[in-house]
Amino acid sequence: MSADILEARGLGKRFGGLAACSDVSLSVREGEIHAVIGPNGAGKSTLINLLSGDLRPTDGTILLDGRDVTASGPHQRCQGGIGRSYQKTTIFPERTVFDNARLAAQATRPGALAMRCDGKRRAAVREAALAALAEVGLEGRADTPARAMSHGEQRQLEVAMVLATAPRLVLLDEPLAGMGHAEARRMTGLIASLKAGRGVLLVEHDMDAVFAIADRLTVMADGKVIASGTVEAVRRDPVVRAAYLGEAEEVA
Ligand SMILES: Nc1ncnc2c1ncn2[C@@H]1O[C@H](COP(=O)(O)OP(=O)(O)OP(=O)(O)O)[C@@H](O)[C@H]1O
Repeated sequence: MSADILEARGLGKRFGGLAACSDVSLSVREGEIHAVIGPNGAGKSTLINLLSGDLRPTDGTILLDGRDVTASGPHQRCQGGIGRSYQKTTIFPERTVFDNARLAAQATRPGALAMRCDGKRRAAVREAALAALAEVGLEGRADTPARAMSHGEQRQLEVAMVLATAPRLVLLDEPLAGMGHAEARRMTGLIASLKAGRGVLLVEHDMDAVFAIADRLTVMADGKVIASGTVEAVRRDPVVRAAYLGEAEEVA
C-alpha cells in the first residue's frame, strides 16, 4: 500500500462560537482520490482551507510526507507540494492560456520572478507550464486569451495552473460546479487521471462523479466526520444514508 502523502490529525477550526471543523482526521495516499462530501455548511471548504494553509487550525496537526506543516502558510505549503483550486475562478482573463499556466509555474520556482532570472530557470518554467497544459488537454489553446474559452475550458485551465506548481497533493474545491453534462464528464475523466503519482483530495457535490472516481470517501456533517472508508462501505452506512445520501437521492 502506498504511503500517506497527507495526514490530518484532529483538525479543528472555530469561528467565534461556531465549530466549522471539529476533530477531523483523514489521510490521502499516493495514487488515490479521497473525496469529501457533505451537505452545505458541513465544513468541507474550511477543511480544504486548513489543508492548503489559507486558514490556521484552532486544533490538530497536518503532516505532508511525514513533515509537520501545521504552522506554515499557503505559499510554503504550495512550495512543499500542496496545490489547490478554488471554488471561484482564479484565472487572469486577459492573459493567454499559456501565460496563466506560466504564472502559476513561477510560484513554486524560487527566483523565477527575479529580473535577472536565468535562461535555464525560464526554460524550466516554460516546460512545466506546457506539460501542465498538455496534461489537461489544452496544449492547442496556449495562445488563446483565457476569457475567450468556455467555462469548462477555464476550469481545465485552473487545474493546469495547479499542476504547473508540481504538486504531490492536489486539493480540488468543487471543480464541477456550474458545468454542463458534457463538460462535467470531461472534467471527471481529467480528475481521475490526476492521481497517477499524486494524491487528490476532492470536495464535490456531484455524487455520480464522486462515486465513479473516488477511491475513499469521507462524509462530513456539522463540521464532523460522520463516516469514512471505501465508497461501497460509506454508501451502505445507515448513518450516512439518513444524514445525507438519502436526502440527496430524494432530491435527484
Ligand atoms: N470565515 C468564516 N467566518 C465565519 N464562519 C465561517 C467562515 N467560513 C465558514 N464559516 C461557517 O463554517 C461552516 C462551514 O462552512 P464551509 O464553507 O466550510 O462548509 P461547506 O461544507 O464547504 O459548505 P458548501 O458545500 O456550501 O460550500 C458554515 O456554518 C459557515 O457559515
